Amino acid sequence: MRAIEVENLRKAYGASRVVDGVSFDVDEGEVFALLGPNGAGKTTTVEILEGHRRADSGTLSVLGFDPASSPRQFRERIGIVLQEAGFDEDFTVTELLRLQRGYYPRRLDVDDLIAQVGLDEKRTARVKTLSGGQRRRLDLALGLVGAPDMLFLDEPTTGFDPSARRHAWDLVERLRGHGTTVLLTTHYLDEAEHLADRVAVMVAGRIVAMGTPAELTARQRHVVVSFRLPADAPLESLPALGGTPVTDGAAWTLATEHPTAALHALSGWALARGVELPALEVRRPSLEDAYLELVGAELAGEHVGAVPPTVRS
Ligand SMILES: Nc1ncnc2c1ncn2[C@@H]1O[C@H](COP(=O)(O)OP(=O)(O)OP(=O)(O)O)[C@@H](O)[C@H]1O
Repeated sequence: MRAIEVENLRKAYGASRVVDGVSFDVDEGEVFALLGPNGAGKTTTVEILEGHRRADSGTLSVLGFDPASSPRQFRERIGIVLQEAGFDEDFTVTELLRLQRGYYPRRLDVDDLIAQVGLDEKRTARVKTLSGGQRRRLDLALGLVGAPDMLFLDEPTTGFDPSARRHAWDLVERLRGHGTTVLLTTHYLDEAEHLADRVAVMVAGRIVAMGTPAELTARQRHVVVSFRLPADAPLESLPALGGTPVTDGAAWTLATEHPTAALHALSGWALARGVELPALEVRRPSLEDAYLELVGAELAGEHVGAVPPTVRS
């Protein structure tokens, strides 16, 4: 059964079409990620699905309900982790979770939950004394305390340290194991690649690509060759590599459909000069590479759309 069905959703603010004909489905138990640059319309879409905003037009169903009518039975079955949750900061972690738990008929054990999100040491700490990352962990626990069937995670791990992020990922994977449906927005492409069964890429209010992370990366015909240059070897001294390397400041990266020739030219050049190429690497494109190409082309007006939105029966 489908947990979410969205058809031709539209929302405008004045002349600005923020959500511009969005359609997608999410199966029960699926982890679905909405990706896209700042201002693409992800949060607006999610807030419509949560029942916090009204669409101008389109049809939608979440767990079989129309979120706009937002009946109590609907609200009891969803959990929401917002980017900026507003709550009374004088409560302790345990108090706030107990309070939130009281709103739901199905409830998780507060002590277990605190342990799962790694806030053991902060059980009795007032919320206002938590660090940014600890607050986000509390937000996650608040979204989960009502044992939701459908969890909305809006940038859930922003501000997490690397090990906290891994713990949050484990938690989401356990939820999936229990059949919880998760709608995730994130700017961390590795997070989407790790967690999501399918992703949709939104640009300027429209979904421009949708599929599994593997489907989105498979359309990339090139592979990525990356390396660092020795300090005394300028880029101009490199031979032709069959493409123009780009840099992030430290490493150079070349997207090429002919990695063998590029590597041959590169290593021949290094051997002839007697220099080492630190961090030389050849890899398949990641979801991030596919995303950057897709979004870059869309924003440049090329509308590649080579991966059409998946149509599923
Ligand atoms: N209440 C509002 N009134 C007018 N414009 C709004 C309102 N809410 C959002 N917008 C605009 O709608 C657009 C989409 O915003 P939205 O928050 O959905 O984007 P997003 O994809 O979630 O971005 P981010 O990645 O930065 O969170 C933005 O240009 C934003 O300024």
